[in-house]
Amino acid sequence: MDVEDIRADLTEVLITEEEIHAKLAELARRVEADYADTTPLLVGVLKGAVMVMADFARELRIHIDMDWMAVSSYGAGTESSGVVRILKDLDTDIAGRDVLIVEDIIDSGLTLSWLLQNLRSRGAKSVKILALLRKPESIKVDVDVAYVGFDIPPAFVVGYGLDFAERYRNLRAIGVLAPHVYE
Ligand SMILES: O=P(O)(O)OC[C@H]1O[C@H](OP(=O)(O)OP(=O)(O)O)[C@H](O)[C@@H]1O
Ligand code: HPA
Ligand SMILES: [Mg+2]
Repeated sequence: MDVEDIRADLTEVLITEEEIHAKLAELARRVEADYADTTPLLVGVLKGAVMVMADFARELRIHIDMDWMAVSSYGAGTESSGVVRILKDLDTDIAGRDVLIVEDIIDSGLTLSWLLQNLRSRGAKSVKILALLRKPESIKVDVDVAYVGFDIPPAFVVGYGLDFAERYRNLRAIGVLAPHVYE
């Protein structure tokens, strides 16, 4: 039987697996230096950030703690409402902790802007953001992102954790989905 290769659904690969890993290594060196005197708590935002978290955490040569949150801001629509609900909260008390939020993408910025406020209000010592991707032309609210992997155009992208209707998260590279897939 012929196996259907889901990579054929991309019109373009924007960022290869090798480029992702090189960038994560580069960011890891900066994070190691910035957190040399503390044990940061990395907070991965489910589900999109699973791949970034898994690979970035393994690049780090310092002690870290890891926790996860799941939030929803898109509801039934395709545009972020800005009203964020917590679907799974942290297991960790973050009062006095140095928190590093790990995200796959900052698109409108609404999810991260809300999350930043929420985690700061719990008395964390510091809260910073690492995002693999950012779409500068789509940003609606300014969010201070300490560590950015790549600035990309405002196209809908999938792969490496990013989904379209829950699919394509398992692609190794990040690419643009062919219009025939969703039209
Ligand atoms: O900057 P924004 O416009 O708020 O968009 C970015 C957020 O949207 C995606 O998550 P989504 O809510 O689709 O959930 P998922 O991670 O489970 O795919 C992505 O993983 C970010 O968390
Ligand atoms: O471009 C995107 N792709 C997948 N999920 C997303 N969530 C926000 N932006 C995107
Ligand atoms: Mg998504």
